[in-house]
Amino acid sequence: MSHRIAIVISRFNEKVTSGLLKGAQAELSERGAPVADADIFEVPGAFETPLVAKKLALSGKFDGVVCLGAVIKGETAHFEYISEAAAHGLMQVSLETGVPASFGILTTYTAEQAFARCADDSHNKGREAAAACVEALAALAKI
Ligand SMILES: Nc1c(NC[C@H](O)[C@H](O)[C@H](O)CO)[nH]c(=O)[nH]c1=O
Ligand SMILES: CC(=O)[C@@H](O)COP(=O)(O)O
Repeated sequence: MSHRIAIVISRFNEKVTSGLLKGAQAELSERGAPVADADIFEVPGAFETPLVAKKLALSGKFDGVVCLGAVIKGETAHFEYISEAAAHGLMQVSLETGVPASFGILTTYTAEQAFARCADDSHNKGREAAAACVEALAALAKI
């Protein structure tokens, strides 16, 4: 069954998130759910992903939302607050709307860790988030 999936992508750390996007798009195409450019929505940072994901989930136009971002620790506690807000916010979107909003937001301590998770290989977390969205839809369809 083909699903209509939207992607929400953060521009912050764009060199990393662009790799996540490529992984997610490849995974969704391989699973028969290719994403049109018009269904890719950019936000400034991970903190903004839940708001746009919820609007998409409530629109009735999409079966699932894949959310991509990269939060990389800096000098302050900002990393913790953004990471938790994005994780909690996206979980709330899924639970409140019934539309899976998968968590493809890297939360790494170093840039090296982030780049190791956005390359064109099996470690790509964009692929993982895309797969999780499709597989959550399959589970929901059985209920
Ligand atoms: N430092 C990172 C951010 N910061 C920006 C926030 O996500 C948000 O856009 C801002 O606080 C305004 O509301 N975002 C990331 O995605 N990754 C980071 O490493
Ligand atoms: C995670 C972030 O907010 C990133 O911009 C690092 O910021 P800071 O060095 O101010 O903690």
